Amino acid sequence: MQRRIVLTGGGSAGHVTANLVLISRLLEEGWDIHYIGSKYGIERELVACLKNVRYYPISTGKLRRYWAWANVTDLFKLLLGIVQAFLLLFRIKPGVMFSLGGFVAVPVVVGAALNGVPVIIFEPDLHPGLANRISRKFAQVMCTTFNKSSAFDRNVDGKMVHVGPIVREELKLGSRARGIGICGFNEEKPILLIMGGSQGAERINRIVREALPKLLKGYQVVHICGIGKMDLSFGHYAGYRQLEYAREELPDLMAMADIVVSRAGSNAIHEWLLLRKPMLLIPHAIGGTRTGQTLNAEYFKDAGYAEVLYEADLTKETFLKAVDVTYSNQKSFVDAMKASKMDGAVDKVLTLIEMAVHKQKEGTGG
Ligand SMILES: CC(=O)N[C@H]1[C@@H](OP(=O)(O)OP(=O)(O)OC[C@H]2O[C@@H](n3ccc(=O)[nH]c3=O)[C@H](O)[C@@H]2O)O[C@H](CO)[C@@H](O)[C@@H]1O
Repeated sequence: MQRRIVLTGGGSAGHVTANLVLISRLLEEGWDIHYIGSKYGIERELVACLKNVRYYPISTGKLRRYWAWANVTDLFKLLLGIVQAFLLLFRIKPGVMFSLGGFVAVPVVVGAALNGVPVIIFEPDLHPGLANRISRKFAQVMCTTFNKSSAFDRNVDGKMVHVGPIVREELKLGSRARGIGICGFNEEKPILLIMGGSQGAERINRIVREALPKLLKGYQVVHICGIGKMDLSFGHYAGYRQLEYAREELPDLMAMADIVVSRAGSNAIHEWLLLRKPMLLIPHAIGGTRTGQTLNAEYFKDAGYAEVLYEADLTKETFLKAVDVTYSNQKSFVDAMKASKMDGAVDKVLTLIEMAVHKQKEGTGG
């Protein structure tokens, strides 16, 4: 009989990307795949178009750690999501459920656990997000990307299994020459790629634009600004190219870059690591406080892969200086990255999935 799995995860590309990699392997191995996501999140756009994967939208509410009136309505949306997920899982009857986190994942994880479906969760960041901290209580296993736990998160429940990063291998197929062609650049100056996370980053965009006249003296710059965040008044600068969001051209743009400036989302930084790109990381900060991205960035800095510039210190001057420091030290970053091992995560996750299904069958005498 065909093995059946339900996947979830969404809210931002970071909570979907690894699922796309996993889905292609699961399809190769003949699994029947069902995806539960939100009605309007990016996961719907990224997953609903896939052949042989059924997508089910449910109601979802945002989880906040502060008071807001929206918490009240979101609580009802969350409860409705749990009921919808419970009924869907009851009907689909998967052998296992796999979650990548994000707001939509919580009702699906709870719905699976209420149906007695084994749950495996995957944590992209060094320090688990709120959705995964809740989901972990209902899960049998939490796969981790980083090979250590954050100082706030020891493996007290014994559920953590280190698998490593799940990264899109096809990103390696990019071509520098094609990237240069797309952007209309040349080989005269080094090329800097700026990517502010899957939704762009207003603060980085602003500083880049302030620094642009000086920056362009030393570099050609391709700037992925985020949907609706391009500023066409900068269109006349030679050697500067803006994009809202990169899709099929992303591998070529990545291959073309000599160095990158990036947020410290887990998928993005592991993609730079895979491609051995010296990186200047500017971790996302909420009101100047440290976030999960700060911990990711500091881990990469300690490993010798990256330079870090904190948002609290971000000005035109510090930005220009940090770009130059990253460019001048590129050899030491590349040497450190060459020593990193990145393969095997998908195989390890698949083994855990098979083991969960097997254990469940044994437990039910199936
Ligand atoms: C603000 C916030 O909460 N961000 C979180 C979110 O980040 P975010 O959604 O930005 O996720 P990541 O940086 O991890 O991944 C972004 C993904 O989008 C892709 N991409 C990006 C831009 C583009 O134009 N085209 C494109 O394909 C990247 O190649 C990458 O695969 O999820 C990550 C994974 O849990 C977390 O580490 C981040 O902290």
